[in-house]
Amino acid sequence: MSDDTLIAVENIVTRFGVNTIHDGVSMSVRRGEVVALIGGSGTGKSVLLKEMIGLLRPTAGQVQLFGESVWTSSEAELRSLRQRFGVLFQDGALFSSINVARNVATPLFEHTDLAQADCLQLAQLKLALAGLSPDAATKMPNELSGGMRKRVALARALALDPELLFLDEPTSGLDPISARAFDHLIRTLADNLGLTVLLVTHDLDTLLSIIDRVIVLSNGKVLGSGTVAEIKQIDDDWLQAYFAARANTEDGNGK
Ligand SMILES: Nc1ncnc2c1ncn2[C@@H]1O[C@H](COP(=O)(O)OP(=O)(O)OP(=O)(O)O)[C@@H](O)[C@H]1O
Repeated sequence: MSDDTLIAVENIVTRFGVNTIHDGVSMSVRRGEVVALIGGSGTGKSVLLKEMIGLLRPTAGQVQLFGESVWTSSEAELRSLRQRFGVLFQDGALFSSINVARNVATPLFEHTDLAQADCLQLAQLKLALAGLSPDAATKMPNELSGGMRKRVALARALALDPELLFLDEPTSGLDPISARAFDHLIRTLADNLGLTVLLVTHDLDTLLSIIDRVIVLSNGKVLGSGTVAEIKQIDDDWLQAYFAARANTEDGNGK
């Protein structure tokens, strides 16, 4: 593994009972890349993401983050590894009973020795980084729009200044304007903070606007990897239908 490989997935096999979801998945992401993982519904994108971040143990295979093996690490090693990456789950997963600032500060409360007031101050900075105004800090999650909730979750994922960010369907549930604004934010953060990003998405606009490389999962394996233009050339029914659906929308009901 070269020094600038931040994510290395080797020969992952995942079985749930008799169902084989992954049958030897290997892929890697280099420092500074913004990479999308795509594939049909049920191809195991979210499961693979959970395996990468140490939440779900694969049946076989290895995951290395920053050169450290996720699945042979001790709980203490995994805990320190977890401080080097941020995760944004599909639903944002905010704590509903505490305000926005406390939500964002939670990783700082848990992983640092900073005083509470300092954690809350840092949370304000992260909220600004995620494009939220200071008055959002005292709001409760249920007072926010879907787009704002995503930004709070992003601010929380950035709380510990991670080098690597995992995002599961970051634009799902957002209207097109908020979705594009969120895409833009992710790219800006990647460019300005040097973040490496791996995201799971169905959103073709995201692929076309902010992604350096796409990895396609199909039938339990990596079907291909490359720029959007490169993967468009792959002869695969699902991929062709995926791109055709977009072309149809742009042409106006496919005419
Ligand atoms: N804990 C689990 N136990 C059993 N089966 C599971 C579990 N988690 C996921 N699966 C199954 O694994 C398959 C892959 O799920 P996953 O959520 O990774 O798909 P996905 O590619 O992210 O799909 P989508 O694009 O629809 O979100 C599905 O068939 C799902 O039902």
